[in-house]
Amino acid sequence: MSIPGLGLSASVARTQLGPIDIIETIAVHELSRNSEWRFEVAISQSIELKVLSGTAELFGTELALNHPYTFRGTKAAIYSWHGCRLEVKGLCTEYIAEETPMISYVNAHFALEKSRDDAQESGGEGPRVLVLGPSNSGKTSLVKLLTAYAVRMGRQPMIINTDSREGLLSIPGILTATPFASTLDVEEGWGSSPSSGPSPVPVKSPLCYYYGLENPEDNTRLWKPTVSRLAITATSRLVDDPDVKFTGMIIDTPGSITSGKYSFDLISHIVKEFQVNTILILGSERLEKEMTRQLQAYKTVRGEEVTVLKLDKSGGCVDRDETFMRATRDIAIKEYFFGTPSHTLSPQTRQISFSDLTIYRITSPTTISSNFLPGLGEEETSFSCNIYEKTSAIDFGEMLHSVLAVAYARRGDAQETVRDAPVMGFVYVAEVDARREKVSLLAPSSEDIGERPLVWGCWPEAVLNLMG
Ligand SMILES: Nc1ncnc2c1ncn2[C@@H]1O[C@H](COP(=O)(O)OP(=O)(O)OP(=O)(O)O)[C@@H](O)[C@H]1O
Repeated sequence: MSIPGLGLSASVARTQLGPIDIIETIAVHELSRNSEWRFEVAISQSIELKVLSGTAELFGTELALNHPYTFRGTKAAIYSWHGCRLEVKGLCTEYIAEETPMISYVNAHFALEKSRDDAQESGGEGPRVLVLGPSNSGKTSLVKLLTAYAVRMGRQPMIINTDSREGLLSIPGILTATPFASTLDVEEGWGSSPSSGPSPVPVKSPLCYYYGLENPEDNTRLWKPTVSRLAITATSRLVDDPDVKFTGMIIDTPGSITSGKYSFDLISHIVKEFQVNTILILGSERLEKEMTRQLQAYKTVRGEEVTVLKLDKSGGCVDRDETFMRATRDIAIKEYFFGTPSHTLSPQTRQISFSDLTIYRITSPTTISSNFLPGLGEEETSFSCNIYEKTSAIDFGEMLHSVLAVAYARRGDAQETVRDAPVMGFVYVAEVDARREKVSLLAPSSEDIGERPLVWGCWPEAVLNLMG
């Protein structure tokens, strides 16, 4: 887990992660070619896995032989193209599956490689791929796999996360754009960012923008400009870096945008802002037909048509219930401030007067334009009301145990400037003293944040006392 940081350095401190049960049972599994070992490890448990022989990969990232990998609170699969032997220490739910959609996924990868080669030859841009599908259809797993395969070919894909429910190299609530030049960390999911300190896998630097709500539909007036800002930043990075430009982008999305009354408006916004030319749809024929129909007359600004391709959902995809997701979010937040068991951090708490802080609260109900297509170019009109509500001392009690984003902006900046500013890091409201009008903020470094505006959303939700 990792995040944008406040320039913190690694050092020794306590961690507050919950206890882990390590149960010493050892099993050896033989995987035949083109099969996968699917496993689920509970949040409170951990397993250690080694590849004893053969070749094995986790969502496209190859595992080293005889290296112990630790998984906790994980639902995933180890796939083998040529067969392998796995040693597993600890307890998990597991089975081996012979039927997987891996051949179609790798074919999708080679089709993207072909467009990347063409881009390199012509000096153009690589494919801009949007991954769509209902919740838990395997979108993020497919994005990881395509990223890992691209990196293994020496490419540098720009990975975009528009799903604030789950962070990508960040705590939830953030939309990110990250160029990937090095291998993914199979234990951490995506890998680590600079704030995570020393790491066996090179760190990645996500560009982060705060949305602060769970679903795009919660406030489309904020989500859409945040996506637009992300697209501008990602596109300009593409222009600056030929390796990223030839490789292109892969965009992960929240499952909720494939249904509901705002669905096509939100999808069309991403298509337009990122100039998407390829859409991969997981497991929904209805969505494939609908997108093909809606986009048949549409062309990107470069005159490209959009290719819509349906891929099968893996039978291994599992639904993650709210308790599991909540626990995952809490761990992400704890790790942001305190580090992991193998790499602890030293966060600092500072008491600051209310009057020395500018805190904006995310409010505003959703409003949305009604058109999807042919109005891909259709925009919402400008808004007269505020983007945020300025917080006063009477709201501070409610803020206890919330996580606030620190914007790369100045206190006097206009709300649009704050909204469009990248996120510098996060602080946690450890204590509120209403009588003395002071608040204690936990931050991963001692950097002065008094000059920066803070933004208070409701996602991720307030966590239980981190300091207890
Ligand atoms: N082949 C597989 N075997 C076992 N588990 C898998 C497999 N593919 C995906 N999973 C797991 O299923 C869960 C859902 O997959 P994933 O997160 O990729 O779906 P998603 O569509 O991105 O979900 P969401 O809509 O919530 O963002 C994850 O825990 C993932 O690790």
